[in-house]
Amino acid sequence: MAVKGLGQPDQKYNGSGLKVGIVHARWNRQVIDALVKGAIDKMVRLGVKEEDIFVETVPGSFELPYGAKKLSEKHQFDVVIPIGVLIKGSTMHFEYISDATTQALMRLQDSINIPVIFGLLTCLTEEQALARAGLDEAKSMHNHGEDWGAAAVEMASKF
Ligand SMILES: Nc1c(NC[C@H](O)[C@H](O)[C@H](O)CO)[nH]c(=O)[nH]c1=O
Ligand SMILES: CC(=O)[C@@H](O)COP(=O)(O)O
Repeated sequence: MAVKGLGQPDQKYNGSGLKVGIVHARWNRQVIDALVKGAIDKMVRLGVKEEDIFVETVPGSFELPYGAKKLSEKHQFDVVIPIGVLIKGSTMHFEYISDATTQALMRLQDSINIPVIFGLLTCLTEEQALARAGLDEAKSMHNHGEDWGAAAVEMASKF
């Protein structure tokens, strides 16, 4: 049995009536699209209505904190899921964006006072990114977007 993973929630949460914002980057689009779909499908299975899920895009992951902030100021979301895929290149670009974006998303929860789900993959290779979106040939891992959808419904319902 796998040790890693979300684990069973304390109860089955019902997402009906929740309003969810998804803001996703457009870099590494193939992986992003699968993650966004995974998150939406999971939330719909947990009762969230598709019309209550609002999706917006930003250019890259660095833009996620500002995009999520502005969007959540415009709409009455119960939870927001920023989704981005950072893949290490040959410079320090990856390290700076990974750290800055993570810190900003963490702080964002305090300023907008709704849960912000951490939908950011920080991968050293393309293969790692594909696997975490359930897209590698071996299907070695599940689509992490599903975890983010489940976390969103739980966090928005529980608190
Ligand atoms: N290299 C990746 C980026 N880089 C772009 C930045 O996030 C940003 O959009 C740009 O510097 C303009 O401010 N973004 C990703 O989401 N993923 C990457 O792998
Ligand atoms: C978007 C950039 O600035 C780019 O040159 C970063 O390069 P790398 O992804 O190889 O680190």
